[in-house]
Amino acid sequence: MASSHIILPPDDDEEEQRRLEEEEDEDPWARSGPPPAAPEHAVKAALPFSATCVRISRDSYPNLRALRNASSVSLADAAYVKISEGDFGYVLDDVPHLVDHLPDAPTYPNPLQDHPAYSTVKQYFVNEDDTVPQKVVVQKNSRRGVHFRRAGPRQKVYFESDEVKACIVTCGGLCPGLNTVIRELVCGLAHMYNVSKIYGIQNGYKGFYSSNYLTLTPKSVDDIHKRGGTVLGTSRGGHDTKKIVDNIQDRGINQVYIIGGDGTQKGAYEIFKEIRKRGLKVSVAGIPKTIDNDIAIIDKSFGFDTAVEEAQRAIDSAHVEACSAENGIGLVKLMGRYSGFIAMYATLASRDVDCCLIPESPFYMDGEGGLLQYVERRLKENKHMVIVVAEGAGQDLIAKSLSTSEQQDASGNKLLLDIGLWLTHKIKDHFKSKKIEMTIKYIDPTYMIRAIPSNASDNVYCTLLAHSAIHGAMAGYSFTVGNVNGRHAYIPFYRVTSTRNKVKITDRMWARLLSSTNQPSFLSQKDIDEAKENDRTANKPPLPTGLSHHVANSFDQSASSSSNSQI
Ligand SMILES: Nc1ncnc2c1ncn2[C@@H]1O[C@H](COP(=O)(O)OP(=O)(O)O)[C@@H](O)[C@H]1O
Ligand SMILES: O=P(O)(O)OC[C@H]1O[C@](O)(COP(=O)(O)O)[C@@H](O)[C@@H]1O
Ligand SMILES: [Mg+2]
Repeated sequence: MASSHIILPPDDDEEEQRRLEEEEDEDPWARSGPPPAAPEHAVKAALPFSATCVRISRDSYPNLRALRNASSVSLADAAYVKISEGDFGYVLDDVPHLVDHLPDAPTYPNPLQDHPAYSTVKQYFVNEDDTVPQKVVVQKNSRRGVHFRRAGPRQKVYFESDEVKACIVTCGGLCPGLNTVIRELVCGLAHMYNVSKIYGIQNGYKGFYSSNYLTLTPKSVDDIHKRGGTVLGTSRGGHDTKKIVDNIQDRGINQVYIIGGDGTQKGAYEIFKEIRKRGLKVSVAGIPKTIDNDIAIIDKSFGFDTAVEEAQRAIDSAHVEACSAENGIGLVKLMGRYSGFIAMYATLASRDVDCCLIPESPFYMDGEGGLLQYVERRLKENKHMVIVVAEGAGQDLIAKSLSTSEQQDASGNKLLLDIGLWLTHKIKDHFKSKKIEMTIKYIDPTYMIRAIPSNASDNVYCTLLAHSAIHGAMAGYSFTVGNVNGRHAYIPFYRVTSTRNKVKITDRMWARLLSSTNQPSFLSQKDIDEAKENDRTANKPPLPTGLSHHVANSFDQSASSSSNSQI
């Protein structure tokens, strides 16, 4: 029989609170203490198995602080973690549900069962117990490991069609496919669930409280997928949880669809927590958007394929320019603030690239084995070369040489210095000092790539993501939706926001790249050791305390294969 562990914070205890405050006076988390937890009966009702809730003992409560330090799960997060255990090391990392705080919420038959388009589908509704494994490569004796709830339509929904008031918001930078997701959310809600009250929030999070809501209909969004950008507008900054939820509450919104990257999903989590604190009947559905493919757990983000494809055009141009000059160098900068996936995949796809530089792999310019020596060698051998650099690469080198101070955008993201321009000057200066003739052409297609409409495969992906988000929200869940090992799943917010997906330079994919470009790795033994150590720790998923040894083990084991970098 499967069993479950729900992590509940301890009962209120003034003395305990005082002790914590004294211990960690500077820690706002310690001061605020745990949020109200779902009552046990509500949590049990939401679980697929017969569950036992575990209230964390007073003794283990202080350990949560250590846990938070060690694994980035806050005590507040631990209160929302829903872990169920099954046989053979099976662990379900479940998403929150309306009944967690509204145990008597009524259910209704899913209107899809009468929909003519779906009536011929043999098994249209997903089984309530279906889950998707995080780890698919297993050994004979492996534990079954961490699973996520499978996305898809349920037999029962928690909203009647005419009760639904949905809103959609897009936040952060642009990405191909945003309009497709908006379109399919509107059309899916209208056509699958007969929802007619759908609103667009303008210009990101701040639009919740500072602009009029737009009315969206299938007609008004009919052809928006053919355009780049987002018809709703987007922005950075402006996340004021209280004001946002005040507006959701005042306007009677009960389904919130939030499209955005890691920062946006963190915001979605804050909104969800405030909604739950206020006891509102509202589902929050996050749809991860990131052209950089830096969101953890999911296989790939929408728009990524389009970006890689469009990058080919810039690389082709760089190659033509380089080949047409004596000692010609074509240098292309691609997006990738912290993760070099676009650069890596664009390089692997092109085969014309001689050197690819990404944020995850440190490099150096001068001396034996440095970039300048490699460029010189390549020009001697080939008379031309193409370099692809991700925008976040080599930032330490520029900062050192320009001694600039770090600046941030409205969302708190680090503002990057232009590595492409800096490399161009460095390479030019080097050859000038050696009196060697050369030409370098620097191409920066970053915003052009970001602004185009999504390609065919991304369009289909966006459609499926939107549908999965709708089914989950109608079924009363709050989650980030994503593809995990090819199947759509509902992933807890804390999971996707606590780590970032990065290229693992110790994986075979990066080795493939090095062997295809023939570039040196530029890594010292120290860099390699550090990368291995980072792999061991960085992708370790947050580990809530109060878990049995058995569950904790499953988390640990899934950590070693949790990166989606090796596609
Ligand atoms: N830690 C956070 N908590 C709440 N909101 C956040 C957080 N980080 C970012 N946001 C909000 O999310 C939105 C988008 O974030 P940003 O980092 O610019 O883009 P992305 O979501 O693409 O990463 C912004 O409106 C920002 O205020
Ligand atoms: O100029 P902007 O709009 O701040 O965007 C630049 C950033 O946006 C991105 O394209 C995507 O970042 P987000 O996912 O945070 O929106 C980054 O690669 C890039 O650094
Ligand atoms: Mg981001």
